[in-house]
Amino acid sequence: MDAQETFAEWKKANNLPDYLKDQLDQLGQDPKWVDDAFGQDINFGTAGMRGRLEPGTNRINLFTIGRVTEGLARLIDENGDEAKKRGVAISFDSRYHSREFAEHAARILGAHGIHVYLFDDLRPTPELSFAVRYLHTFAGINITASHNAKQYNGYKAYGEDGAQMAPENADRLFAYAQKVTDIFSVKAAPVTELRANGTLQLIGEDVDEAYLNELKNVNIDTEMVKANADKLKIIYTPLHGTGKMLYDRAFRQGGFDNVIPVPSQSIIDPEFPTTIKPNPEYRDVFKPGFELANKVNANVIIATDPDADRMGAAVRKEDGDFQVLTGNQIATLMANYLLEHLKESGKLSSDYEIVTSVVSSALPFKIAESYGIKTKHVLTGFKYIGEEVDRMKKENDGKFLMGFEESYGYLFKPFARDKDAMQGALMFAEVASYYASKNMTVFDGLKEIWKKYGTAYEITKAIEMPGIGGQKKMAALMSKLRDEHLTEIGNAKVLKIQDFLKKETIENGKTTPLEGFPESNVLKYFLDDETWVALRPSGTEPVIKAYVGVNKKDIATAKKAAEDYQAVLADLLK
Ligand SMILES: O=P([O-])(O)O[C@H]1O[C@H](COP(=O)(O)O)[C@@H](O)[C@H](O)[C@H]1O
Ligand SMILES: [Mg+2]
Repeated sequence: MDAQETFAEWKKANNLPDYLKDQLDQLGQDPKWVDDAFGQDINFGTAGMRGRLEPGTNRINLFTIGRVTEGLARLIDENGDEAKKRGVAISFDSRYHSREFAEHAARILGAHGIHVYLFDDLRPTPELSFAVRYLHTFAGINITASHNAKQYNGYKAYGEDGAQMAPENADRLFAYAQKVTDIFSVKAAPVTELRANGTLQLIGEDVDEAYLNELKNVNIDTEMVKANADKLKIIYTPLHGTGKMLYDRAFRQGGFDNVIPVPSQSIIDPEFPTTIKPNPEYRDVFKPGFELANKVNANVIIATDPDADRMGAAVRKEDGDFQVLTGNQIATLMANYLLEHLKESGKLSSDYEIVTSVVSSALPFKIAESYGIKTKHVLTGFKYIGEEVDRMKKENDGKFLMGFEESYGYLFKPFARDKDAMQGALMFAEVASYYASKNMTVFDGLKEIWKKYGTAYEITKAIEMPGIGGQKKMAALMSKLRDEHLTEIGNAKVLKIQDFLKKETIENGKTTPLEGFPESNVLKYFLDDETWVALRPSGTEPVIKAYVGVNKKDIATAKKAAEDYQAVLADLLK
């Protein structure tokens, strides 16, 4: 069926809610929109499905949520009664329709006789990851579009280990979903029936307590935190989302009594009215935080995104201004602190490992190597860090130090197997305590690290290429670059290229196999001035991402070099 035919089917469907019918009438006036919304089925990318809240097979709505949940239900059916009994844990965030989609998913699974644990209210993504492990469910679902703008929603699917579903099962789920021919008649059992027969069980405070109990183990030097409590004031913002549910108890039990929430951003609100996008990556989301910090004289602001898996921070510099840190810088500070502490307390062992994605900063690994611990690169997607935790558990009983991604994701204690902004917030607060105890700002701490290891500076740029046309453009650009084997980027020579799709390394004109990674459309270049650059189409947004990491003698030189390289990449991607 082509886009127009599918569109016509949707127009005819008699169980569309009014809001979808209205959108269909309005948006359907534009043939380009029809092509894009109905030209294909929405994809399962880096973190499940994500798209605009609109009608269409290439969008997020009751029917695409229904179809993919039917796919999951069939995958569970295939695994037999035991899997059905173990069931699925479901949570949701603060977005429009999130609760409705979560209940719809519960009803579809329920119609298959699959046990469902549904959170009674919104919860952080990492708590869902924890819940899957804690309740030994077969799978998990979280309805969220993370930090995307308010027009979006999405679907994160989890495997029994609590990590986002690995490609093998995700592909099976997706294939089953494709077999659903009539997406308007996927069977959903009534909630009352599922409650009466015990198939649908509500969860909440019980899981919160267990998760909070685990969060107690994240901080490593609680004595130091307590001793310096009066030296530190922290501003916290949940950006209108799920962090609100637990932050207060989490900080308090960690010994951080001086945490002040940003009132305007502590209102659970799908409009995310104080932000353009509720993404802790952007300076604008910190504005209300800056005001409050100046009023109460606080030096650190911590922000979590609406599903509380990303954590960002802004720290006051000596001149009084705030610096918004990147995810890479936050991870650098954390890795440095953890390693220093382990060494000082005589607990450092070469069995420790730190894991990150191939597009994240090289600096935490440089630090890790100087302490003699192991490092491991994986592809983008926290599920791959989750897989490494499992491997470590088998190999050396879990000497997992930390996992991180440039995209503001961190994990220390693997009771959750996705990036955990609650853990991140607690660890960052401890790092801030540590520098406060030395009468330093956090930014001073970063400068000290740069002095020792070189000033690493990274910029990620996301270049928008929307719609099916955008997908084609990205594919063509990547394949052109792949064939070109660039020998120079800017004024630097390319020493080595890693092609994660062809699984090849090209060095000195020689091609050798690149092992240890699944296939992925990523190109990474290593240059002769310690710079690395990488290009890949995002798996969560209609953008191509250009990553640059440099290491220079000071921040001004580093910033300029990174910006220059970004300009070169922007030209390559025209
Ligand atoms: O968006 P989030 O915070 O849910 O995070 C998701 O997407 C990020 C960006 O992926 P991509 O570069 O493919 O867009 C990934 O790093 C992360 O592992 C994944 O959970
Ligand atoms: Mg998120």
